[in-house]
Amino acid sequence: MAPYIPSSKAVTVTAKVPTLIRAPATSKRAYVTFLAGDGDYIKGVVGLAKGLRKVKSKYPLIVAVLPDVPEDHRKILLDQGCIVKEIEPVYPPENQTQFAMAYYVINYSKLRIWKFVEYSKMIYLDGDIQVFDNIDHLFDMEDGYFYAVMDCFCEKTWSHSPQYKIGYCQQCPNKVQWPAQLGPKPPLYFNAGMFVYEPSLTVYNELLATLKVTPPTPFAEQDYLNMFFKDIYKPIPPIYNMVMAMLWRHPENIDPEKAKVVHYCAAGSKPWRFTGKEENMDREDIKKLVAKWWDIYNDKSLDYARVGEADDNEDEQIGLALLAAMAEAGFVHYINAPSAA
Ligand SMILES: O=c1ccn([C@@H]2O[C@H](COP(=O)(O)OP(=O)(O)O)[C@@H](O)[C@H]2O)c(=O)[nH]1
Ligand SMILES: OC[C@H]1O[C@H](O[C@@H]2[C@@H](O)[C@H](O)[C@@H](O)[C@H](O)[C@@H]2O)[C@H](O)[C@@H](O)[C@H]1O
Ligand SMILES: [Mn+2]
Repeated sequence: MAPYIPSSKAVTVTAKVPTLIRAPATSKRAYVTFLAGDGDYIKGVVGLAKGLRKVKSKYPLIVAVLPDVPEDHRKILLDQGCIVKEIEPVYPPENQTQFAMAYYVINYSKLRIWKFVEYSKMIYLDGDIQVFDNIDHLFDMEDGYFYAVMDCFCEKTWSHSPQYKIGYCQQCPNKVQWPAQLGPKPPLYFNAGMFVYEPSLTVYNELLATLKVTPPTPFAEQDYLNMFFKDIYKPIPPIYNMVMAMLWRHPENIDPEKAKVVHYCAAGSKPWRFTGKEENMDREDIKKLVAKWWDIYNDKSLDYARVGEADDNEDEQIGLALLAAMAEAGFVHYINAPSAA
């Protein structure tokens, strides 16, 4: 039997439903993150899933997991409404290169997400990222480009690079001019913790084939993606991936209160490991951002199973009831898919 729908509400509902039903299969969108190992990065991903839910993202969170992610961690992700997809690891060709961090070697496995062609556009987010504002509008940017936020070269992790050695950073390109004797200025370089891309089997095959003949470099897959997509890379504002170092290296370029996406990527800044003892970690702005991450992680009302219990999303409930009623009447196929993350 069809549920009773108050007529004042029915207008808004009917306006919403057609977009739900008519969205063509080719425009499927999702967020995607990457999880490796049996350590504590699972906490980061749970935090991210809850954060995306808090800002009412319309799209699910896919978690690309390596085979070494244990069963109980996968279960936690499913319980948080994530879609878990196992991927095979990708290893770079062997040579003596030192990575900026040893664990970066597994990050080449991120390349597998180009295979997720059941989605036409995806936003990749590292597990140590939190989303404090809805960023669904980034899916509407023009196709055919690779979108990401420009990185900063000022931290010690960059000490191997010519940029660091001469004190050049693309965040303040006029402070130290790029010297002519070093050749042409390097292309803009993005942080690979967040990017907007289009899955494609052609691109995927090319990514893996080219990797086989490309020696590994300190920032692993990040350097590789920068090289591969340099011609179609379009920078987006730093509010879409505020890397911690911006707070003390380029405060004039950011406003932490306005950051929609925060990337806890400085040494010692992962919220679930935070002690406050490492360099810069005693800063008030950092402590505040870490506390904001914990607020979301600890908020039980953001657990997947509980969303829908509360009646503050009445419109959505009515919309779902209407869809169910229409399905019963044979109008549409009603699939109860996990929504936003
Ligand atoms: O043991 C690990 C190390 C890394 N990652 C994933 O790989 C991403 C990149 O590593 P990380 O964020 O630690 O690098 P950073 O941004 O700090 O340089 C993480 O966010 C996780 O999504 C993981 O799942 N397990
Ligand atoms: O495997 C390479 C990694 O490179 C990145 O690391 C950062 C970071 O660790 C800082 O220490 C640096 O200062 C920063 O510039 C650098 O980009 C991404 O955040 C991560 O997702 C991953 O792609
Ligand atoms: Mn990261």
